[in-house]
Amino acid sequence: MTATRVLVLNSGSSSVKYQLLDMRGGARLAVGLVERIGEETSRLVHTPLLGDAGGKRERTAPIADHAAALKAVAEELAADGLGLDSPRLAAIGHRVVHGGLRFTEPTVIDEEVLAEVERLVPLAPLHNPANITGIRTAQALRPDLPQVAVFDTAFHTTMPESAARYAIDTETADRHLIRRYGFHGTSHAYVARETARLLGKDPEDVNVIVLHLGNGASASAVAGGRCVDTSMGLTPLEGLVMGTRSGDIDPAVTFHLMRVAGMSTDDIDVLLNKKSGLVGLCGDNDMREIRRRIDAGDERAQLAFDIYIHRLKKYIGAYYAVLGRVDAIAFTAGVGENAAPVREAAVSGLEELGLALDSGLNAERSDGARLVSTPYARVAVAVVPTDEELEIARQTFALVSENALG
Ligand SMILES: Nc1ncnc2c1ncn2[C@@H]1O[C@H](COP(=O)(O)OP(=O)(O)O)[C@@H](O)[C@H]1O
Ligand SMILES: CC(=O)OP(=O)(O)O
Ligand SMILES: [Mg+2]
Repeated sequence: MTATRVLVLNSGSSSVKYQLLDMRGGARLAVGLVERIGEETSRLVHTPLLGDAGGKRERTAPIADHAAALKAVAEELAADGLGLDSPRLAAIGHRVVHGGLRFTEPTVIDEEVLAEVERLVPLAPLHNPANITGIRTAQALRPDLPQVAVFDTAFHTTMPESAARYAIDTETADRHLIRRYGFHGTSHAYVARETARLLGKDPEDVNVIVLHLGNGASASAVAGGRCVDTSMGLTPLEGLVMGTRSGDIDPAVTFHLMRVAGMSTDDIDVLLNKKSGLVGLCGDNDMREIRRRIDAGDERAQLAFDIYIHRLKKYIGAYYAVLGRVDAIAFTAGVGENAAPVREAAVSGLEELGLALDSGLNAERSDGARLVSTPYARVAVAVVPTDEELEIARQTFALVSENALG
C-alpha cells in the first residue's frame, strides 16, 4: 500500500488546527480544531469528510495541554478508521512559527532541528513552545514516521536587507540576531499565488499586497512571487493592530512603563501581546462582536475599529510605495475573508491609487476566491481564503517524496 496521506498540525498558543489529506488528488479526509486548551471549557470539533462518514462531532471536556489535545485528535481520527497507525500515512507536517535565519525551506525534523526551534522560543514565546509540544507528541505516537517542519518565517527570507534590518547599532543587532523575520509566510505565499491565479496571470508577473487578518495579523508586499517587505518583525508583535497584540508602538513606551509604572519586562510582554490590540482598546478581540457593538452604537468599539483600520490603511499605502506598481490587494484569514466592513473601510478613499470596491460584491458571502473590486479599478481587490494546512501538506509530501526517491 503506498503511503500518500499527510496529517498537518497547526499548533497555536491555545489551539490546534489539524487536517488529514490524501496527496494523491489532494482530498481532505478529516479536519478539526481544538480550542481553549488549558481552560475549563476546551472544545474539540472534528469533521470526517470521507464518503459516507457521519457529520461534525464535538467534545467539550477540559483538555489540559497540547499533548492531551493531540491524543484526543488521534482518538477522533481512529474512530473514523483514520488512526495514526495507518500504513497510508506518509508524514506529519507541522507549522513552526519561528525558524530564524537558518530555516528557509521545509525541513525533516530531527533532534538537532528541534534544539534550534527550542533556541528560538524567546523570539516566539506564544507559538514555538506549542509547536514543539505538537512535534514531540506526534513523534511519540509515530516514531517511525517522517515529521516535517514548515516555517512561517521561510517565505520572508527573500526580503532585502533594507527591509529586514532595524536601524539600530549593527554590532548589537548581529550579536543578538535582531532583525525583521516576518511570519504567516506560508499563508502569504499561498495567497499571493492564488491571487495571481484568480487574475489569470503568472505569479512572476504580479505584484500583490497580502493582508492576512486573523487573530494575529500581518501585511506583506509580494513582487513577482517574492516577499519584499512584511509588517511583523523580530517577533509576531510588530505591525498591524491585532486581536490582542498592539502592533507598532514607539519602543519608548516600554521603558516609560518600566520607569513610571514600575512594570517588569514580563508585565509589559503580557500587556503588549495579550492585553492590547482590539481587546485592549474595547474589551473584545472578535471582529464579529465588535461589529455587533458598533451597530448598537458603542463608541469604544467604534474607536477600536477605527484604529485597526487606520493602521491597515497606512500599511496599504506603505506597500504601494514599496512595490511601485500594485496589481492586487488580497484579503485573507478570519477577518479578511469574512468581515466585509473591514475591507470596505480599509480601501475607502483610495480611489486615487486605483482602488474601488463594488459594495454589492464585497457584501456577498462566498467560500471561494473572488474579486470584489469594480471592473474598471486599476488595482484588483480580492478575497482569497488562505489554506495554510494544504500548503504545509504539499510541502511536506514533496519533501518526503523527494527523500524517498533519494
Ligand atoms: N464572520 C466573521 N466576521 C468577522 N470576523 C470574523 C468572522 N469569522 C471570523 N472572524 C474573525 O476571525 C478571527 C480568527 O481568524 P483566524 O484566521 O482563524 O485566526 P487565527 O488563525 O489567528 O486563530 C476571529 O477572532 C474573528 O475576529
Ligand atoms: C505568527 C502568528 O501571529 O500566528 P497566529 O496568527 O496563528 O497567532
Ligand atoms: Mg492563523
